[in-house]
Amino acid sequence: MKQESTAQNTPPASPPTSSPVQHPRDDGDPQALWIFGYGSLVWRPDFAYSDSRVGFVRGYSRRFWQGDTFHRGSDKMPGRVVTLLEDHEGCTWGVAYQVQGEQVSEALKYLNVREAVLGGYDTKEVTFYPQDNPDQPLKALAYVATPQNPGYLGPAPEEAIATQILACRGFSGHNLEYLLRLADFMQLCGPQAQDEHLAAIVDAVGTMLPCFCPTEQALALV
Ligand SMILES: N[C@@H](CCC(=O)N[C@@H](CS)C(=O)NCC(=O)O)C(=O)O
Repeated sequence: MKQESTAQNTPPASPPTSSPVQHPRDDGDPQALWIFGYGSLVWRPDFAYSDSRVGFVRGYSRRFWQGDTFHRGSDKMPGRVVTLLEDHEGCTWGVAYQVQGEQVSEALKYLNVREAVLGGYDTKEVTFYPQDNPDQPLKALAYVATPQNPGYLGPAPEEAIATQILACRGFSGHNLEYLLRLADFMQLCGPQAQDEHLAAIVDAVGTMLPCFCPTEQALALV
């Protein structure tokens, strides 16, 4: 689906991305770059893009194993956001955004601050499979938080992750909003898009929320 988008647009049903020299090239348009989002980027890209597409990457699983002391947490109470874990049998759903021309440098400049400087993420080339056309995969750039970055928290029981998410907020909002918006996106992807780790954390939050605070306060969290 072709559309000129501004930074405020939420991701439409479907798009892809482009690259400068050091980034994966879009074979169709060497000046274009595909950027794959699988966390907050699926519902808040906040950069201008030309097209977007829902789909998945193989060989990775999504995990709430990255700490966040800016967007969804603080130095005293780091929130938890997602990264990609190499997993031979893994499959992670998200949105790929196509940036072209001047959009490329603008998007990379913006994401370098949001993801790398503030979030501790590195860039990685992945192969993206559009939901509507999985036989024609695309090279895309993804932002991945590796265990070597200082904010990395690593594995924890889903109940502990849920407790941390319920307790944290940062400059971009409550950590619970981050979790629930990602869960909403996965619902929209349909039954073929499963994420057991995400679902277990959402279930744990649902169990704890009534104890954590009364309903009206819970609704005020997000
Ligand atoms: N790189 C992943 C995760 C991105 C992510 O969630 N990054 C955090 C940085 S710690 C962010 O941008 N948060 C903005 C927000 O929470 O609204 C993606 O492609 O979506």
